[in-house]
Amino acid sequence: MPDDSRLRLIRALGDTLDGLDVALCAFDDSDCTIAWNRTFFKFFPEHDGYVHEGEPYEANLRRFYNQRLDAQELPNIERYITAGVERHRAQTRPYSFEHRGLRVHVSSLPIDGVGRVRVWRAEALPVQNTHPAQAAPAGADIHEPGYLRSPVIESTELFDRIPDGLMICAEDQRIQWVNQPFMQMYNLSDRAVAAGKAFDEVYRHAWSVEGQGDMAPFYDGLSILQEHMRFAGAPFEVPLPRSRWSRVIAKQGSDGTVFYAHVDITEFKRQQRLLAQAERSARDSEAQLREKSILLEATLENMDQGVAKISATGVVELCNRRALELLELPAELMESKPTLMNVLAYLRARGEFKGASQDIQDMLLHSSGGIDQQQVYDRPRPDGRILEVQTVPIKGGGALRTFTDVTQRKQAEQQIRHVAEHDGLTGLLNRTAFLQALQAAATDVHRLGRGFAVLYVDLDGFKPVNDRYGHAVGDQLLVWVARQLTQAAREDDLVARLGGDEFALLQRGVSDRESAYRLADRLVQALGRPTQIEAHALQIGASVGIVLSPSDGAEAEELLRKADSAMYLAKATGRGCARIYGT
Ligand SMILES: Nc1nc2c(ncn2[C@@H]2O[C@H](COP(=O)(O)OP(=O)(O)OP(=O)(O)O)[C@@H](O)[C@H]2O)c(=O)[nH]1
Repeated sequence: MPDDSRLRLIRALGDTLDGLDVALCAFDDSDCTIAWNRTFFKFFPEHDGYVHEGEPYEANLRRFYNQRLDAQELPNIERYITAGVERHRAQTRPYSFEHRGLRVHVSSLPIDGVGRVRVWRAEALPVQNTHPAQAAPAGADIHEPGYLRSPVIESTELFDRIPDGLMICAEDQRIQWVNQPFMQMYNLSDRAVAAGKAFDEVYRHAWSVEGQGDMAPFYDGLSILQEHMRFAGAPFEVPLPRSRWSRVIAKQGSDGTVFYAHVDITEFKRQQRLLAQAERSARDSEAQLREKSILLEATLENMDQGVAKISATGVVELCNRRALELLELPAELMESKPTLMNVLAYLRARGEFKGASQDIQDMLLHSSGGIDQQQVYDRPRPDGRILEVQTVPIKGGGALRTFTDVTQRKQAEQQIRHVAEHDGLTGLLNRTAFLQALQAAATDVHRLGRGFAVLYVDLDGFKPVNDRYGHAVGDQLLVWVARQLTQAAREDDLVARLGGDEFALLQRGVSDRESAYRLADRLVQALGRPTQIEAHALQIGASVGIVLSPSDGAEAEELLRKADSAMYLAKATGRGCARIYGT
């Protein structure tokens, strides 16, 4: 037994064929009856009331022959039945026979999943008699001669109700009849307009009524239509006005009649177009993506910055050529997609972080790559270069790390800072830098619990050197003074040239005046010693003013001013000596 959906299909086919006065009886693979239509009983009234589901074909034939054979022939019935069953199973070609005064044409079609469907129709009559208008009126007696003279349609109502267009053509391809949906599809106001015409004429008519603007689809459609109607046959698809489309499917009738179904596939075509567009744009964006990724890869490989991508699980997924160079990482290690922990362990074992601050070392020790905000730090490398390491979190986890060689930039910054903070002639701190250092020391006094002294040094008798030997000699003498001061000071003391022939010294860790005075006295002695510059024997002197912090103040400017005034007192009391502020 075929499945339910196939059975339903066969029954629907039977109903449709009823509309065409075609009888149907279907049998399963074991030749048992499974479906039949009303027309079947019109042709074979002997079965009416007897045929039933599951009835073997043999029983059907027996009834048929019982009705047909005369007394003389009846003894041969078993032979006829056996031959009939054989025929039924193997039948490939239609044949005709007379039955109850009619000439009937029978075809037997094997159908997959069903079995075999037999269809009978009365022999075709000349074309002019097949127009539905000439069909016999409904309810006419089937035994009346001429009733089945219309093989086409008894009632058009059924075909007007189906959603697809239907066009019935005679053997010469002239249209005999069209249904209502066909008329709508091809803009026909009257069925009679199509009768006797070829399909291409109807197609031209449809475009002449509605087609506007771009007529290219019409010419395309016309050539498709003509090609298929003349040579290739259906199915084919033609464009209609207002961007509609029709798919034409043909079904050959046994008498040369051809049934054409015209299915509106506008929506299907629209979907197809959208799909093609989507595919095209997907292809385009795929190509764009591919291009972008090639570009990105080339950029990554050729950029001056090292780049590494760390996944959410801490794996170094990407590491460009420059990163390998800057960190001197072996390519094989990075190709193995190691974790960041592994890479850091490798670098640590190689002594990479020895010069880095404790903060950086601690951070690297605990880094698995996961961060929630941007991080930047400078990492000194064992070879003296400095890398700026910047890490930015990636949406969805993981991080992107860049390595920039900032050695030159740092050196330039260092130079600028040095120039800004030092005296160009002697290389000592300048006044601004000294005041800053002084302020920092004053602020630290309480924290460290240690005071300091400031010694203000002004040369005695420097001007005459300039006047007598010139500025160049004076300059060299100033450099000599700077050296004397630096030698007299301790390593963590600061020496500065405040301007002209004025110098200052910050003496750290001093709480008593005597210590400061001793240093001042040493300076006076050192600077009072004769020296030789460019074969000139020179001798100058120095006057020194001393202040102590915190006892004399905690502000840099104030301390310097007080030291300056102490120095003036020293000058006033005969030069070549030191005076402590307030004494
Ligand atoms: N060669 C040289 N001379 C400088 C420089 N800056 C300032 N001077 C000179 O240093 C001298 C400072 O003047 P004074 O302080 O009167 O010189 P002094 O002879 O030591 O006088 P007293 O301080 O009163 O003992 C001036 O002649 C300035 O022109 C410098 O960079 N190079």
